[in-house]
Amino acid sequence: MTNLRFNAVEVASARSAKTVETPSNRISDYFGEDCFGLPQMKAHLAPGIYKKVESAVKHGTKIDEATADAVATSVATWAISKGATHHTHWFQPLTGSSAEKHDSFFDYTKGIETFKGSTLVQQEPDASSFPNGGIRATNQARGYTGWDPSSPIFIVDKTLCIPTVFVSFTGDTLDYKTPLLKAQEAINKATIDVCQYFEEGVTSISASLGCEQEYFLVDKAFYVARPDLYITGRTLFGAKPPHGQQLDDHYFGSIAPRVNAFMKDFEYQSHKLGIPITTRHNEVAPGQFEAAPLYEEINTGVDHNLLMMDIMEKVAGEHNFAVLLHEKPFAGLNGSGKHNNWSLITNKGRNLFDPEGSLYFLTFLVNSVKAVHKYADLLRASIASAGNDHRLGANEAPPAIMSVFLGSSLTAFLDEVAKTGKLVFNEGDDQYIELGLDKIPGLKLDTTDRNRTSPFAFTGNKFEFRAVGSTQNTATPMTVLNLIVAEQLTNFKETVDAAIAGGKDKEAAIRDVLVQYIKESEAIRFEGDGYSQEWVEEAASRGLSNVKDTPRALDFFISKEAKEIFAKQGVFTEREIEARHDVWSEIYSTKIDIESKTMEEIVLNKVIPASANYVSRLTDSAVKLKDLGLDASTVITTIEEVTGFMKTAKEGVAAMVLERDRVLAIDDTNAQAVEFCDSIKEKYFDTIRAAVDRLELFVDDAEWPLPKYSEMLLLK
Ligand SMILES: NC(=O)CC[C@H](N)C(=O)O
Repeated sequence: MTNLRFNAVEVASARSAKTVETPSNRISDYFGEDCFGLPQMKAHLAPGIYKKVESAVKHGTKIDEATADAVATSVATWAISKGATHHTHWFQPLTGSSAEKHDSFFDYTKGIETFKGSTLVQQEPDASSFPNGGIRATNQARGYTGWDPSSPIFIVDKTLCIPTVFVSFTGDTLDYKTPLLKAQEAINKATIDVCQYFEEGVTSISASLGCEQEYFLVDKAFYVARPDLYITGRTLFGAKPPHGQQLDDHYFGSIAPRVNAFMKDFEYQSHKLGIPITTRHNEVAPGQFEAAPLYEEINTGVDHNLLMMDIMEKVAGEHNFAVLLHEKPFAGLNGSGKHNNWSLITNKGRNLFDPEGSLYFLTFLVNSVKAVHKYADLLRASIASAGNDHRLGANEAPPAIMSVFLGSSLTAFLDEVAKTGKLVFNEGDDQYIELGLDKIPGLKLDTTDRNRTSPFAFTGNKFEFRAVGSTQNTATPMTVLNLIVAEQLTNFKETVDAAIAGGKDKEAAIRDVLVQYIKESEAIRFEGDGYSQEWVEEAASRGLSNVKDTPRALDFFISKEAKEIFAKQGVFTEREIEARHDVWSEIYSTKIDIESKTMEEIVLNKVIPASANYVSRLTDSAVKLKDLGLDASTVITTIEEVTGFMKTAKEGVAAMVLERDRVLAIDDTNAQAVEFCDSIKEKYFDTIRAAVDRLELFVDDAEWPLPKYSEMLLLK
């Protein structure tokens, strides 16, 4: 086993960057060539057919059979001409990844390639084999996937992929996309209604999303030598490296050639699919990186993020890397987030969070802040996962307490409104930082600073939901965010309309309601250090929740209040959200169970044998020293220390295994998740790890079986 580690060091340090060729240096030459969205349909379809698809996308009208057949023929002709041999519905079950089942275009009864409209529109995967929270029993297997024409069709590896929703025979949603589409409808309607106060002609809204994706890369040779990495996605053990991120020397540093080649390659594959990645850089921790796209319409943005993660994993393999999308692959180092940049844009092109047109802008800003205040717990639930529990609250990731950061100017303004009860605008001049250097013009100040400890930060013309975890399908946080803002805007409209009906002037009515909201939601606004103990205490005194673990956070999904707004806005039925709560609790338990079993295996099969070998050599040496009449005390103390750590690790594992058997026998899904959290993870993981990490420092380096942090992170 020891060899595996040293082979890995040898293999990894000898590798060089792979050459990556793109057909052109201009991305515009191949951007989107493997996708078939609305612009491509416009070019390929008869105008009448295209109009019907466009209307389905924009207004949700039904696509008739003849239209579906025409689209199917056109998309199949395009795909086959590009070498595609198979087609699949591409959907997002509650597993967290995408799902696909490839069927060939070839119809052997006819001897030709065919693709029917009915196959484009609908297919029937087995619903009982996907997580469904008890909605479908094995004997009630029927589930349907249905084409989502609003997200572009694409080709990956000679397979035509059709983005679809996934529902059960009874019509219950079984995927991540359907609730997002429903929340989108809710936010569209609520936003359009409110826009009417300010301008005419707003007939549709696009919620937009740009996901910054953080990730780690490790050489494949190290990855296969670490069962914890390939089984759980994170290191369950690993002593702190002497050089971690203390020198801040990785962030924005020059990108290593092998990594750069990987980035070029996966960006090329993504660009062909129309995924607008624009930014790449080294992140804070050694071995950590980021890719960020330009914003897109939210449903496409979510699909593209999911697809991008899949591409990253595939392309990494070709470069002899493993990409780690886990929120905290390495303890003590920066974790990985998926910062969701979210905004609302009207059909007339106005970004509703652009601070122009003061009252218009302020209406959407204040309503968003109010929504986060009122439904903070639901937002917290939307980002809950076993992986994110490790990340939240450290290393530039936000804490588990939800709050909103607005920046000093807006904060001063809202504070003043709250204090005086009056909403008056003083248009300020642009602000500049005067550098006092003749050759460099003054730097223009943004309207907001950045606060990396904030879970929900206003960044000048959008909000950045920073608490989302890097592995997550971001449809859930985006569903919740759009839903709560929709609900808030609906209430706002009702209140303002009532005041107008009561004889109040429209603008005065809007101002009055906003003043009231600004006062009511003061508690959620926080500009300071989200990690400080003072904030924990202050947040508690402000009545904000601080729920640190997933099983308890998930409970917010099934609160009375949550169920009411899910139902009111048509996003989840009570049965659907109960089912999801079960699925997510079970996923949590399963993850902790797998981690605990992996720990057990590594301790028993690797750590104890390696340590015992070392002890045996030490013992020989002590005997020899004594035989020669020399001082053996240093060796003997080492033996005592090593065997002491071995004992802690071994006994910890034995106790954990017993406890695990008890927890595994618990019937109630949520009670079991709580027990996995408290009685397995919290009670044993850290103690066992601490002992093993000490052994890593003590045991002869030549015998230690697991690649060390420094090797995995610092070798390029
Ligand atoms: N530079 C950054 O933005 C760090 C963010 C941090 N990695 C997170 O987990 O969110």
